[in-house]
Amino acid sequence: MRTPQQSSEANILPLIVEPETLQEHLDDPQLLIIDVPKDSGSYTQGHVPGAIFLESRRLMNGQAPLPSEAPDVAALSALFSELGLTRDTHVVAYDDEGGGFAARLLWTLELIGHPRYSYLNGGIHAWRAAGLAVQTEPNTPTPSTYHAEILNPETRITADEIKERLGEKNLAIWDARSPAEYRGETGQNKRLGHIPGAVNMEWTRAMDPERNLRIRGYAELVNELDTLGITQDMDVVTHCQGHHRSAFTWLVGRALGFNIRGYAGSWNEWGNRDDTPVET
Ligand SMILES: O=S(=O)([O-])[S-]
Repeated sequence: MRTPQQSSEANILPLIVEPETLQEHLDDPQLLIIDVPKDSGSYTQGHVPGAIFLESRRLMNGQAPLPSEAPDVAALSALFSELGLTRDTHVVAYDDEGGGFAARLLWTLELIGHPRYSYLNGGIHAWRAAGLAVQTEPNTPTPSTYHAEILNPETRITADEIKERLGEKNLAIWDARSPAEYRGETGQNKRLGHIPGAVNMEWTRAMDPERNLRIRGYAELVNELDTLGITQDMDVVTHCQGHHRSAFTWLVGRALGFNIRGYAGSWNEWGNRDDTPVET
């Protein structure tokens, strides 16, 4: 089992940071707070002071046959240079929808081995609910030169690697889509259903609606995953339709100390190939 990432000397903040803690660090020059909202209007209506805006689609390749795969390293280098990252930057990501888009940014940073990042637990909902001030004027990033490389390839897994490992006792597949998608009752791909052996726990079940969409209590989550057959000694793969909801379940898995990888091709790829096994 991996140890959940904790605050260390190198990390200004823990992996999952609460609004009040972030508020105390807003003046830290190494922090770069990035708002990746579902609704871009949410940034202009009010963001965490100092936060810059990132359009979530820039975290996806966008091209067939793997539209939800990460952009290539040239595009990621250009993106993170534009946003002003350096290797010393501690990125704090958040969104307005419970964590999918913010987590997609953090998954991408993990893939390229960026050393320091955090998720603002509950995003702008939790920030506002804590009574903290928001800023409405946009912030402009100061560009930098950032060279992205895939330093942590084990952050993701391909369809072919999953196919090869299907049936292994040590492999758990966490499908973060809705139960209807999992059962193949809805969807737009050539084939509907799920990867054989995958278990379904929709991403929203890892959020606490009573606590402004913060991540649910860790002990409770570990128990729930355990009842589904996902335990901390397994290799866990998570996916959804386009690795947005499952970026969040990847982050939750990381916070819980799971050895977890994101299948970025997700159902966009699996459901459109002819050689991938499907169950309903
Ligand atoms: O959340 S999603 O990538 O499945 S559309």
